[in-house]
Amino acid sequence: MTRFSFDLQGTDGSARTGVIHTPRGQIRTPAFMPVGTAATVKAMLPESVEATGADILLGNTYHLMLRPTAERIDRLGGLHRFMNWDRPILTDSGGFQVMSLADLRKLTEEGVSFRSHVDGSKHMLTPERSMEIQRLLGSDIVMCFDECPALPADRKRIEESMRLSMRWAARSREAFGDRPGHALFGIQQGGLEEDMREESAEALRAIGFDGYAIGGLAVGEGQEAMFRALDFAPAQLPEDKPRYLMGVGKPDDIVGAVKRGVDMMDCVLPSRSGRTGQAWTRRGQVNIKNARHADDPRPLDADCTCPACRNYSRAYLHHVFRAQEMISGMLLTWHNLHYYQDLMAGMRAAIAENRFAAFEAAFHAARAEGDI
Ligand SMILES: CC1(C)O[C@H]2[C@@H](O1)[C@@]1(COC(C)(C)O1)O[C@@H]2CNc1nc2cc3nc(N)[nH]c(=O)c3cc2[nH]1
Ligand SMILES: [Zn+2]
Repeated sequence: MTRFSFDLQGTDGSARTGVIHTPRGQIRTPAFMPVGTAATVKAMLPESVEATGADILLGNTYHLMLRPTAERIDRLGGLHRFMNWDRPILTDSGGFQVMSLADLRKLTEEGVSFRSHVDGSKHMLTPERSMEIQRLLGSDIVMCFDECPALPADRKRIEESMRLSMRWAARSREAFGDRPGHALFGIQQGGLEEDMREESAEALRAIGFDGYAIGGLAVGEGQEAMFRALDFAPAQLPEDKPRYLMGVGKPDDIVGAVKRGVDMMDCVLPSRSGRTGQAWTRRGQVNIKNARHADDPRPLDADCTCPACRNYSRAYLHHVFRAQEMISGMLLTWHNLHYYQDLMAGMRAAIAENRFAAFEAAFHAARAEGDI
């Protein structure tokens, strides 16, 4: 049985490339994880997600515990069987989603009680319950149960929240137990404060995890503040384990994060924006609903090999978006996820060949401002 391991294969400045080995397959890093919140990457078949080059996708404890419940998914053979994805799955632990989506939340040392945003039913999440749910789902990479404070927040709030999350990290580790082939990732907190993130990193290192996430960011602080935190946070975490930046981001966020030593990321942006007519291309953003595309016979991105760019014109994509046809979300989501994976593959190769700086310069030079 392949156990979980990280093979760091190359570095270029702070940027790194490698492979995470899991029993369900390898994850090439830097890696981007499409978000499959409710056991589906919206508007995509699993085989389409695989075709984009994704090695791993993300699921959510919060959504799946409410509907259809983790117990039902377990009875049906686990999340991989349920959603027909046999490669690695990472599941977020629920705390962040409770704070951003649920109603009537009550936070105590024990955990968080809340009412479902689906049907108003009452629920409680604790480190122990989150570990049980993620075990029932069968996810390959389990996230600690943590609390992510909304920014801006004062230092006292950040400090109290981070220390609660570190106590919950210890409880998560204890409840996770010894599960060969499954990984548990700790989540660093501490807002934008270097000293608090150092304290958090030390606390997590003392407990010991298979990987370390940088939490508490991409919560509205903006790219400049996020990059300032990423100028120190990745290096505070163990060098021989994967570093996962949660919830990021736009293509230029991702390039900047990889440059600063991040190995894994996830974001709803490419799939969510695909459904709203927003395409991300090598030359910048295309808002397909814009009338300028109505007669344009050219593809979204002439350099892209995805089905949308190979077989359809901007005029067609404009038409089906305006007509609110389902194929619009399908094609734009596929394109966006393909573009994101293409960007990751380009960075992996650039790091391996020690030319990341040139890759980054070309990335920015190719991008026109505004809508193209
Ligand atoms: C709620 C939803 C769908 O998730 C997206 C998106 O909205 C939104 C809402 O506001 C913007 C910033 C624009 O992006 O924030 C999400 C992307 N940022 C993010 N995801 C995270 C997930 C996390 N999970 C855990 N367990 N712990 C964390 O600290 C954590 C931090 C995170 N930061
Ligand atoms: Zn394309």
